[in-house]
Amino acid sequence: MGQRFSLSLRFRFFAVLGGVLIVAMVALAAISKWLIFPALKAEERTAVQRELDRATRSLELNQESLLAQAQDWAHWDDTYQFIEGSYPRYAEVNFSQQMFEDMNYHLMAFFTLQGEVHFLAGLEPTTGRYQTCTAAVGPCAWMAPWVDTMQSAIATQVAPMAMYIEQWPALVAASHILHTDESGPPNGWLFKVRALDDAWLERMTDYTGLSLSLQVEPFAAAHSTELTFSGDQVTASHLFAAYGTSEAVSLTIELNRVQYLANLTTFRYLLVWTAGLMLLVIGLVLFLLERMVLKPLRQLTAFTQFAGQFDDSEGLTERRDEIGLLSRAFREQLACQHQLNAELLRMSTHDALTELPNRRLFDQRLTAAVNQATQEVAPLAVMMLDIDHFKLYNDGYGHQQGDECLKRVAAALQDVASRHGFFIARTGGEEFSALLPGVTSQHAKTLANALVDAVDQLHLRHERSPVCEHVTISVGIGMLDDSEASLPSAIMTTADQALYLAKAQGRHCVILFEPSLVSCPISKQNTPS
Ligand SMILES: Nc1nc2c(ncn2[C@@H]2O[C@H](COP(=O)(O)OP(=O)(O)OP(=O)(O)O)[C@@H](O)[C@H]2O)c(=O)[nH]1
Repeated sequence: MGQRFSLSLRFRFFAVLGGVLIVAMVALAAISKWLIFPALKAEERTAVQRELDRATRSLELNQESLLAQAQDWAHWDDTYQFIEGSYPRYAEVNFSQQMFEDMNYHLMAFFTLQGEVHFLAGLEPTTGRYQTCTAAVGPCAWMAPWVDTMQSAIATQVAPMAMYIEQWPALVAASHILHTDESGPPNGWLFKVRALDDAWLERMTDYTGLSLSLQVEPFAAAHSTELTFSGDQVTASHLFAAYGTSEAVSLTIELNRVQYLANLTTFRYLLVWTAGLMLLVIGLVLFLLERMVLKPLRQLTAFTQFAGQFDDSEGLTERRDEIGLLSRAFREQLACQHQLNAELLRMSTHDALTELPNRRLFDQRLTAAVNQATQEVAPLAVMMLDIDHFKLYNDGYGHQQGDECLKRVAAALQDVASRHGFFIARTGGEEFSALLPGVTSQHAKTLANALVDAVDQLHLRHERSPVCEHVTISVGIGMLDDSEASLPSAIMTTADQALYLAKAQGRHCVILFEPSLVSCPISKQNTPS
């Protein structure tokens, strides 16, 4: 049973389907892992990089704006005169705490072309108080590190825009001092410093809408941009190299990963739904397959296996699909086979010329009848009939006419047998045998004479017959009681002997076997040929 199932179409289909399902699931997992998830991550990286670029660009714009303001101040006749010493009230007129706070300056430094300090003004970082000096000493001592860096820049190379790190990180813009029409010669340097402090960060946060922070850390050009993902947060930072130091300012933005996590959730939902839908569809297909194909196929298989007892209670042959077609074809084939079998059976048990049962069937019936008669201790008669001088008939009228004669005689004999309910067969060329269970010898004689009469009644001309001018038959009767052994062959022998005597006694007669008759003399003329 197990082996039959493992070879069945159903098993193979389920096995293949299971395999396909597993491959599909693995493919789905692989696509998710190596295509979808990386694509989602790449999209998130791009979005984060875009935000970082926006923050970086804001800082650079701020720096450019500081440079523009520095140049605006430096290219001005008043400033030119101030550095020449011909405008002593310059600072008093132009500088104030309010101006520094409004413009967001922390330090303005004026230098001669040789780098000597001319004037310093700024907001002291711890107290926020406005101070002016001509040297970075006393209340302006906090400016000293800045002044040193600026002086070393003047001595080497001044960067118009730069990031400085002293007490705190700051944007620095520097410009030559020129006339208002930007004519020279240059008369000194102006440096403006804007601290990147909490207030600046607050303003940038308002401006960009991003959560920003700044840290000072060692500069590593190879990693100037860095993205770090953790949980539902992502941080991205960009390093700005500081002037004259190996340190850098890292501008960092912090973003939540709402979009990415939402995309991820949506994709996972899609994945689960796709897998679920796939299973549902496969389940449905299997259900329909079972109902529409596999079950009818099983019924058809049962039908073909037990075709002999098939009853179409499932209505297979009524179906209008391929199963119905197959069932009808099979049913027709089966009917044809039954017909052929019946024909074969008939051919094997009946004589083709006369259509009477043949010797094979007669022998089967005889054996059964002898057994039954022996068991029931009932009488049983058998007859052997033979057409008289049939050779002469053939010689006179031809073999074909002989066949016709045989058919007419057989039909007449069968007619009598049917009427009296006994069995008759053609057991030889022109020889017939009859089987009469439960018939006594007297009754058998009567029936034998009826057979002789029936043939006489045909009036088939037989001019060459020395017996009669028409076809006649002789009959020998044997009784089971008279046979030496209760065997089919024994009773037939008695009938045969009786027939022999009938022929010997002139033919066209009926002889009932009696043991005493066996020793009777027989005339030469009537000896059977
Ligand atoms: N036409 C035809 N003749 C057959 C058939 N079967 C046997 N015969 C012929 O029947 C004849 C039987 O001849 P015999 O056995 O000599 O017997 P008989 O001529 O009938 O003589 P008795 O039996 O002694 O009266 C033979 O000539 C066979 O050829 C058959 O199917 N058709």
